[in-house]
Amino acid sequence: MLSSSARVLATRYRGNASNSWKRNSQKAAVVTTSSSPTSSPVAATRFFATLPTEEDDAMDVKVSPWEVPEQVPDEGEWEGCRRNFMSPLQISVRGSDILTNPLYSKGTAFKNGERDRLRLRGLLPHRIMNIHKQIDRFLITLRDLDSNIRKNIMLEDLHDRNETLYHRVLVDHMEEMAPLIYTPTVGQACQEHSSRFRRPRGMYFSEEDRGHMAAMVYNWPQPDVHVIVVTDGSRILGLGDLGANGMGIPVGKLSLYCAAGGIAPHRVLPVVLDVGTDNKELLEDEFYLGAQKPRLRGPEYYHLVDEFMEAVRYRWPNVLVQFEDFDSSVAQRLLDKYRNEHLCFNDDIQGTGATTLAGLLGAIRAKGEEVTSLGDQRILIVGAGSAGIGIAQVLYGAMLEQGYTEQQAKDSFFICDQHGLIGEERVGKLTPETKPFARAEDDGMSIVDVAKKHKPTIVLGVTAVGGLFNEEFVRELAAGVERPIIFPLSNPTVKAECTAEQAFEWTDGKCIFASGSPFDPVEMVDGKTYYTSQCNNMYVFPGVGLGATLCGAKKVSDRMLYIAAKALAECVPEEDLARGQVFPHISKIRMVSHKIAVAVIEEAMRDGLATKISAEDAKDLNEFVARKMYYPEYVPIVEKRTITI
Ligand SMILES: NC(=O)C1=CN([C@@H]2O[C@H](COP(=O)(O)OP(=O)(O)OC[C@H]3O[C@@H](n4cnc5c(N)ncnc54)[C@H](OP(=O)(O)O)[C@@H]3O)[C@@H](O)[C@H]2O)C=CC1
Ligand SMILES: CC(=O)C(=O)O
Ligand SMILES: [Mg+2]
Repeated sequence: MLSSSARVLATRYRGNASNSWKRNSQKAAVVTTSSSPTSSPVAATRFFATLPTEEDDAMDVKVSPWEVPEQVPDEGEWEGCRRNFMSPLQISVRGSDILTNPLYSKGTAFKNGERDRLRLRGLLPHRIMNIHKQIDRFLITLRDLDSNIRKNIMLEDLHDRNETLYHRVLVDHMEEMAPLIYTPTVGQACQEHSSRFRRPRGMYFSEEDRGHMAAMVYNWPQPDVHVIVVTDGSRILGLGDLGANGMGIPVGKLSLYCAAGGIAPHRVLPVVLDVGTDNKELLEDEFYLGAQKPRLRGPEYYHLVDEFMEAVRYRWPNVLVQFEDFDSSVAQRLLDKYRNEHLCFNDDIQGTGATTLAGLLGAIRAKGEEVTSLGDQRILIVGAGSAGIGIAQVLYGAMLEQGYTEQQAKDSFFICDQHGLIGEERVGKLTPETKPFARAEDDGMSIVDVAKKHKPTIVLGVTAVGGLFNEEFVRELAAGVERPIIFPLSNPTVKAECTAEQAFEWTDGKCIFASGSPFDPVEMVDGKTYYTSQCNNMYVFPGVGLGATLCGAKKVSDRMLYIAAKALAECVPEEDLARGQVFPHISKIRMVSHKIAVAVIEEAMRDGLATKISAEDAKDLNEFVARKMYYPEYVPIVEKRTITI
């Protein structure tokens, strides 16, 4: 039980919330694949005849978008800048087909010139609202709702109606919206997916589709997909096997790809491999929408994944595939199978590892120690699944980079699973990835005894067991070291190994705390406020995906993830570290993704893995990446015409 000495601040800490990380070009939003109609002088005349009228411009565009040249700011001045030129979006559909297409619709923001041009006159109410007014109105209704799941539903309804407005709400209000479209609320949204189903989003591939997948991918309406997030629903957050209900995870991750990573919404595809479920409740649920049969296993399962991978690469040869929330019984094997031949990575293994490394570098700095002292830390990882072993591998690699020997690096780790500390006695039963971390002694030792005997400086929770870090354990940690670093990383919030209040209370406010799902800062009886951070792979995957796709990387290398972690760690200002915050404020996530993407491209170029960076682009990668990042903003829409002269 919690004493009353700790209570959550009523108002969430906002930090230096700046919403002004703007993209500098709208080019990525152009859905057409046709060549520019301005390519001949005659065509150009006709094309410009369809440009917005003065009346359009007068509505809310302060400077005519057509006259101002692109202005590229100096490095360091990206924030707040924005290019005034907006390429028009050329589309073939007209009238109500525009209003019902979420990629094109602006709702009430269509101006009069556009309403005429696109045959929308009479289909919309009289009053024209610009995007800012639309956001204000949306937020009033959203904030009036009494539960996060209702807010999630309202946001997803908007997602289905108007992608630009949806993503702009996310970009401008990331701190408020991320917990609604992502962890923790997305966990509940997945659990209730079948009963609340309204309209499909993404693609499903099942056993019945074997032999058809290469054709099926052509059912997806967008010609140029850059990023796929795929799950088989076998381990959704810490909620276990949710089968096809897991679709909310790829959808939520891809919303972050767009809003936080600057990938345009028409370039992302969420996928569920619906291979059945072993969740008894779902097998008996009359409304469950997935395949109601036990999970496909063994060679048949791997053949199905193989066919899927071949199919998506056949249609989109350069697509990045992010594996998400696959059970650890298959996750590493799939990664090993595809990592060198497809552009892909496993977010739970590699993304989480990189994110945690960044958070630990920050925490070590916050303690006033050298960041290069990673191998001198005593790191207790509780949970030896995808996330736990993924983190250990990335930290181990970072220690070698810092100059520690393999043995010194291995000696830093204490890894526990359900049976306690993993020791050499059970080496025969361990996976090849876990084996190197087995301790020579103390096999099966409880986490409390590990804390007593080995006095870890760092504790990471990746067990999906809510409350596992109990008072006895946390007090033992605090007794062992001056300032323990405690990261309960399991999601959603109910699965966190301890809460922020518990961690601060049981360590007398001395710990550095970061969690997988967000926690509010805590005010203790002494009146002091203790700050929290969110350690979630959302800080890494959008930037890695952006960088890898922009440079046409042949693969995602381990070093790219290491570089991404370092870039992320560098984004934390000293004043945040001083109050124990070891990740950048969430409102800065676009800036973080930009920086990671640049670092990933540089690494890809160094390693000969980049296939798409021209000499011109390479001159200024900051500018190149910023220019390519999607920013959700209404652009003028024009008819796509076939002109024969
Ligand atoms: N913050 C973030 O960015 C991320 C967080 N996560 C979270 O991490 C959690 C785990 O994910 P993942 O690694 O894929 O899951 P897995 O199921 O692969 O691994 C869970 C591990 O926890 C161990 N475990 C279970 N109960 C206990 C216990 N009582 N004491 C010690 N160890 C225990 C299991 O042991 P055994 O093998 O013996 O069963 C297993 O090794 C999830 O909640 C997920 O949401 C995941 C990715 C990213
Ligand atoms: C964050 C994440 O990827 C997970 O909890 O699985
Ligand atoms: Mg995950």
